[in-house]
Amino acid sequence: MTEKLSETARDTTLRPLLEAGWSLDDTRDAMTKSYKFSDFTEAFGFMTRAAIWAEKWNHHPEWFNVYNKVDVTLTTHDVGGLSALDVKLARKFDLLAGQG
Ligand SMILES: C[C@H](O)[C@H](O)[C@H]1CNC2=NC(N)=NC(=O)C2=N1
Repeated sequence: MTEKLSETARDTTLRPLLEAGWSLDDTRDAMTKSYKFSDFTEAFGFMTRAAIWAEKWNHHPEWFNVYNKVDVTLTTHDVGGLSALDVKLARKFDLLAGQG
């Protein structure tokens, strides 16, 4: 069963992501990042690759795309906050975006 990140886990696992451009949402226990690609095709290609991993891991982003930008929000709805699944998916998304 997925659980919310513990305080210790938050300190250790979120810090590198925050340093890599992720931000904690100030309205709920979630994290966000805006990716900017060279054009729409690159942005949508990222979303396609990311969607495959989200489906594989049964953990899905909340995201918005306009032209070459993709805004991503990650949180675990089942636990009402950030879990290890969000950390795992964030790391994967950064790799897929060429930021890993
Ligand atoms: C039933 C299914 O396992 C759940 O709805 C999964 C699907 N994808 C999910 N994605 C996210 N972000 N949070 C969840 O709690 C979640 N739960």
